[in-house]
Amino acid sequence: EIGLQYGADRLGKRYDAAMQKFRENRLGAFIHWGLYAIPGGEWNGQVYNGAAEWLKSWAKVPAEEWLQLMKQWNPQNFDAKKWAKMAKDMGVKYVKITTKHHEGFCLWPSKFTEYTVTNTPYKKDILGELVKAYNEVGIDVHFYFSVMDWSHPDWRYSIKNQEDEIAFQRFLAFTDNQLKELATRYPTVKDFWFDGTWDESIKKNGWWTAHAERMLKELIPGVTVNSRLRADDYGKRHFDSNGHLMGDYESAYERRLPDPIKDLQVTKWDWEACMTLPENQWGYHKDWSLSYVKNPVEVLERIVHAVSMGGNMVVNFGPQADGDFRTEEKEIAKAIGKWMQKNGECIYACDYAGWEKQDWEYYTHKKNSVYMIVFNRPYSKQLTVKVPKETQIINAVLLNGEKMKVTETARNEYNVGVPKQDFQEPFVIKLEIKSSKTSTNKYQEALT
Ligand SMILES: COc1ccc([C@@H]2N[C@@H](C)[C@@H](O)[C@H]2O)cc1
Repeated sequence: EIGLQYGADRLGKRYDAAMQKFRENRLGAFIHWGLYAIPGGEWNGQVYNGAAEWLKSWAKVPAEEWLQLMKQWNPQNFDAKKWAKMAKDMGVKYVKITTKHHEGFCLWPSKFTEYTVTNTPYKKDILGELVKAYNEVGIDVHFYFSVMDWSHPDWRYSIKNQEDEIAFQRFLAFTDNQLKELATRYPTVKDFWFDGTWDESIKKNGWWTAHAERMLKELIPGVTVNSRLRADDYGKRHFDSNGHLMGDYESAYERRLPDPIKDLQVTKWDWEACMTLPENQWGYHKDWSLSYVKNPVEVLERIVHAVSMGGNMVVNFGPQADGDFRTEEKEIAKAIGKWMQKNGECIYACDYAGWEKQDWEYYTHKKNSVYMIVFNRPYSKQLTVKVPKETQIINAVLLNGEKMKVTETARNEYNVGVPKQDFQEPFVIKLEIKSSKTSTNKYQEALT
């Protein structure tokens, strides 16, 4: 291994209570809310089909012009308690909120910039209201924070000369001030999810990313930090130059997931994926007909896929400028919540089962139960289950208690019957298992 000053601070998973809670939460929601919700993807009469929170970039709007949108920021229908109820009813255990996206507009009254809610017609501390409302219903709050800040004159994409260097060090000091402000104003925050850290300027300042992680962990013992913040001494991101994961969980899976057969390495560390409902919209976009919008079962499939490989999933919502949510998002949240109400035990505090994935889809594991979450009902009416050596299935029940038939079909192989009723939605079978040393030699391997 090579010597690193700014590489991984810890090897292997964290097992303290705060990280256990992060891991057992499993299902989260993302909130992307900022000035970009006002134009909703349209600028000077042109609708851009790129991500709405990047409209400033697509329409090449200068920062001072873009930030004029603050004059219109007045979400009269914003009600933090309603947002908290929507999240509770959806069954999420945590919510990640954009404190500041790339545009530089802060949802909290930061003292270090004029571009905050204070200087809008709305005036009030939106972030503070949300932290209080979510925490009151037992939902953890995580902060999304974009290091890249298009509103700040000292932001640099690269460091070309001494002037850039001096400006960028001022920028990092400004960023430290904002992070300290967030950590001290909202001490119940459980996680910082950094974004906007892919540019040369940050990769050249790996020291700062290590400092930011260490500073937050001093200010809030137990707080978690994502790998996307981190660059090491040589600018290597997420995993340091010795291949060790930096931060507390890998955060590279954005709008994509590891392959359940080929990417099993991810089961060795903690990771969290995040996803959009349209193909690629995080902030509010007025026209969702421009891309495919996932239906509730497609969202559930991604949630279960992540948990089946030992990861968390965060489903994104982009609230409207008025502070309410679009109907499509409310309906998806409700549908997910309905399913989670009945089946959540196969998600919360569950982990990778280590069994070979089958076509009917995913396993999750908790204590001495393995859950089968069936998305694809086979015409054979039999669910193939291949168990690890010396593992026996004691019984199989639907979560409503209905016993399912289990037939041993070969060495370490079983058929589990499908329920008579077609629920028209993914269903869960809970397997009780035990390890058995005595493997019967009933089955003859073919000699070939
Ligand atoms: C250059 O590609 C991207 C794509 C998405 C992002 C941001 N990460 C997501 C979590 C959203 O915040 C999106 O704006 C940044 C750069």
